Amino acid sequence: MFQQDELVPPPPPAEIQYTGEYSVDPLGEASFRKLCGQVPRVLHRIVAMSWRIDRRAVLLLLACPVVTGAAAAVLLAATAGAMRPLLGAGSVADRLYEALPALVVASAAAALTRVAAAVATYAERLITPRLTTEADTALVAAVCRVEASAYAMDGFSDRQEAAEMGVIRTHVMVSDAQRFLSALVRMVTAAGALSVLNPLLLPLLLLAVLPAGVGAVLTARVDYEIHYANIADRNVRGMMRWWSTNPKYGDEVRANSMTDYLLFWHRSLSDRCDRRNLAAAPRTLRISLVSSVAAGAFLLATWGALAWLAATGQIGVALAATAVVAVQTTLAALSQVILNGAALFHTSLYLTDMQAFLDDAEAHAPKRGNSAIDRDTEEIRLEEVVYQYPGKDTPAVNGVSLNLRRGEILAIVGVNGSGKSTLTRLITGIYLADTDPATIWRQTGLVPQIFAQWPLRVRENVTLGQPRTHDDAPVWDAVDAVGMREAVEDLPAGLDTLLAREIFGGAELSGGQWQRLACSRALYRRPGLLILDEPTSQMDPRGEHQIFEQIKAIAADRITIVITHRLENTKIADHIVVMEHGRITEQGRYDDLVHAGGTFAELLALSQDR
Ligand SMILES: Nc1ncnc2c1ncn2[C@@H]1O[C@H](COP(=O)(O)OP(=O)(O)OP(=O)(O)O)[C@@H](O)[C@H]1O
Repeated sequence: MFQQDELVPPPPPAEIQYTGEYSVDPLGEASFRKLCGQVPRVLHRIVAMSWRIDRRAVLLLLACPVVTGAAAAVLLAATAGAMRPLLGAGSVADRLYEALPALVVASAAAALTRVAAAVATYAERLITPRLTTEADTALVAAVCRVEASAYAMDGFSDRQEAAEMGVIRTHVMVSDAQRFLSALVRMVTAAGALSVLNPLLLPLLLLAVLPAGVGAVLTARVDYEIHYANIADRNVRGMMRWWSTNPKYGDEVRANSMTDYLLFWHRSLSDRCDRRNLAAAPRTLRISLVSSVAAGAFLLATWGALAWLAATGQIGVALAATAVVAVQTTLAALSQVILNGAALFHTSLYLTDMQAFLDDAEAHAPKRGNSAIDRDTEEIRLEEVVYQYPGKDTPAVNGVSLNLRRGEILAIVGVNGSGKSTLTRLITGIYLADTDPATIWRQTGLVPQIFAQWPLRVRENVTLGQPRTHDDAPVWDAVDAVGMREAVEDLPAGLDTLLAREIFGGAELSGGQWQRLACSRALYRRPGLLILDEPTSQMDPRGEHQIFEQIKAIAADRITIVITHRLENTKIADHIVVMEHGRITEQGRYDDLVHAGGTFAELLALSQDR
């Protein structure tokens, strides 16, 4: 893949050795018996999940196996009834005539089995799409609702990736459960009939399918083990795939000749996953071979026993013929029980991951108390605030005290990594507060340093989070406030234009225009607390001037915080704080700080030294 003149291949992607709290392989801890015991629990969970979606379809689904079982019993009894005359004495026509009623009943039972199977498939189709949607929505909601700090938790995204597999598995789990139940009922019926014919045949038959069952469960274990080992690589590959193929980054990828390396990266991760899969192939082959040989030997013994019983006259020819049908039916049903049981077991592993993730996400949803913040907050006071990110040795914010008053503009400046953004996150209550965060967020407007470019229409890009009215006038006010009217009017459908170049009919904005839109979103909210983190970093001087004029014009009604590296912009602030290593090291008004000879003066001098 690399050009020939590049002799040294690039280093491969880092191997992620995940050793966190959640790195325990659930299979390593569960015994074979314990795992088999999970099947009833999984069935119960599937029924409960489906019940919430469509009770009638569930009842239909549960009724079908009963019908199938009854039909199988009738079929066997009718077969036995037909065998006696068919294998008896007399002309062929007489024997057929005598067997006719039993043959009609057998045909009707067979037809009923088919109808039950068709109805079961119909019921399953009523449930599955909605079940998948429910599971998918629950997962997305869980991730969106956790405390933002949960994203920094050990292995959060890997466990999310594992949970995604549970969602994918919902596509097949209802049909697996339905097939399992129906095969189980058929098996019990046929096995009952077989025991009546001769008690010796059933244990032999059970022995014949048991190896296949053990083989199927062991294979499912191997599959899950590989899935588990591949999670981290698949997760990284998925992220890299998104970044590599996203048209937004297409220019950067091409102009910096990243394509080859990104493809190499993608290929290396895929190869790594493939190697694990390939290494498992001989194991699954061994499992299949051993279980097939054992199953074949036991099956041979079953047929041998049947032949011996017939040869020694212990059962009649008619009974022996019925026993052949019963053995075939039981065998087919048993194999289905085993195969679908293994599939359910397989599903249970992924569902357990999904449930564990959902439970964990629920535990990390904001539960901070019910006190609400009044609208039009007059003052926010911070006293010796400290915040340390998980896994970090030093606090990002370290002993900060501040008074923010309504009507005032606070500017925060400082070098990269000094804790400015973290401080604003604390203030918006994203990370800390004893208050219901929704009541805080309702009053805040935030323009983050890295903002989302939503693939929505212009209108929703402005109103997202707060669609107040069907009236476009306030939307245009917000658009005007950031100087975007002309640009929006030039778009093919004005406010209705979809801002996603990738989608047919979509349009694209420039970086600065996107940033103006992010500002208009915050202004549209008319928040009591307005936080702008480098809000004009991509704007031309005219846009920047307009935004800061706007901030000044609306400052009287709110608490405003601006983070900026362009120190000239801090002239609009009533108070400026300079942060270093998480602490406030200087503060005052612009003119004071310019002459104070500290970090502010130094940074300002550097910005003017060209
Ligand atoms: N989500 C996070 N998880 C862990 N550490 C973080 C996270 N966000 C920031 N940090 C760390 O916290 C410290 C302060 O970061 P912060 O983003 O608050 O700095 P900043 O002053 O806003 O920097 P910049 O000027 O580059 O925007 C840095 O050391 C950074 O590595």
